[in-house]
Amino acid sequence: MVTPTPALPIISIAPYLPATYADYSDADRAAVAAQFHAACRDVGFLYLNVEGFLLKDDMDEVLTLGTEFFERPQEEKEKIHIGSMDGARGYQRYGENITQGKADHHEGLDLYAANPYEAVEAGAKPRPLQGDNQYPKTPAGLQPALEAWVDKMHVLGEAVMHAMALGLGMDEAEWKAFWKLSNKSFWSMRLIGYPPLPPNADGRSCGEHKDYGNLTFLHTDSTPDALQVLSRSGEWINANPVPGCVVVNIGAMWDKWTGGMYPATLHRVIHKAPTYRVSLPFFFEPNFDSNITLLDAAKRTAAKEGIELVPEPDVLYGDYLLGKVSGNFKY
Ligand SMILES: O=C(O)CCC(=O)C(=O)O
Ligand SMILES: [Fe+2]
Repeated sequence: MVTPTPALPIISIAPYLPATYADYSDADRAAVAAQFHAACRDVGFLYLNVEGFLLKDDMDEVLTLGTEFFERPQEEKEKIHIGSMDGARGYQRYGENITQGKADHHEGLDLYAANPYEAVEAGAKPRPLQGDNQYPKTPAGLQPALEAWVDKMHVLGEAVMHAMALGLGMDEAEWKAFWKLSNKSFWSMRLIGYPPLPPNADGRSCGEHKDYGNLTFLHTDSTPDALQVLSRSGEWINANPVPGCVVVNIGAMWDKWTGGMYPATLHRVIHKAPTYRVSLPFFFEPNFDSNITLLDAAKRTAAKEGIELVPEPDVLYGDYLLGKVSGNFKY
């Protein structure tokens, strides 16, 4: 059973954004931090109201240009295939991405932060992620629109991380130290195109999964009844698009930082409507070399709220990422 109405909280991030920070008081920020704490602890998904920060025209344009790219001839898209780079950066054809052993019914363009390794030597085979992003040449406006989006998402990333840190009970000094773990975020971004899921398809439009890193900011077109999130009570809930908002979900690193107090939530896409759906998830992640370990603030808050934490072994984010995505590195 899928619950039709989104039962997800809506939180306004304006009090934490640089351009509007001074318009709000510390009490306003504390109220927003408390909303984040409740949403992350109890739901794992939320709508972030970004009105005034992301303009509707820009939000529409990046998806329109993305749709135009997916409409280009297949051989043109293949010119920037991930196999011609490092097996990670570039175009993935329909059905190529695998989740839980089954092909996802989408095509996509994958982008990452700059190569975290030394440059590839001439003639050598690149390591996974040891390459440069491959942008489509047509439509010409797509690359600048995606690059502008990445810049905006970094601003949003710092604002949301700040609000979450305070919500978890950090003071400003602790937040400053904590931010150093994500201040050179090894971000990634995926432009995804979903044709309608064939009626007898094996697998989903995008199989159920948790995201790897800190946070995901998901921007989609207006198609309803596609993205579903698993509620804590075990029901799939439709997370339909809300104008002026992006969907935020918690990734595996916040789960680890909080010993499971902020669990990464399962989600999936089942897109059956007869339209072509486009989405643009941006993954705001820790730095490639950050060590992820249970936070003191999580221990304090858990003790105060009577929550039992389940600490996990420390992990270097880059190692974790490579382990998770290695299934895609087959070139
Ligand atoms: O397309 C969507 O709505 C979600 C995609 C997603 O969950 C992902 O790429 O991690
Ligand atoms: Fe996801």
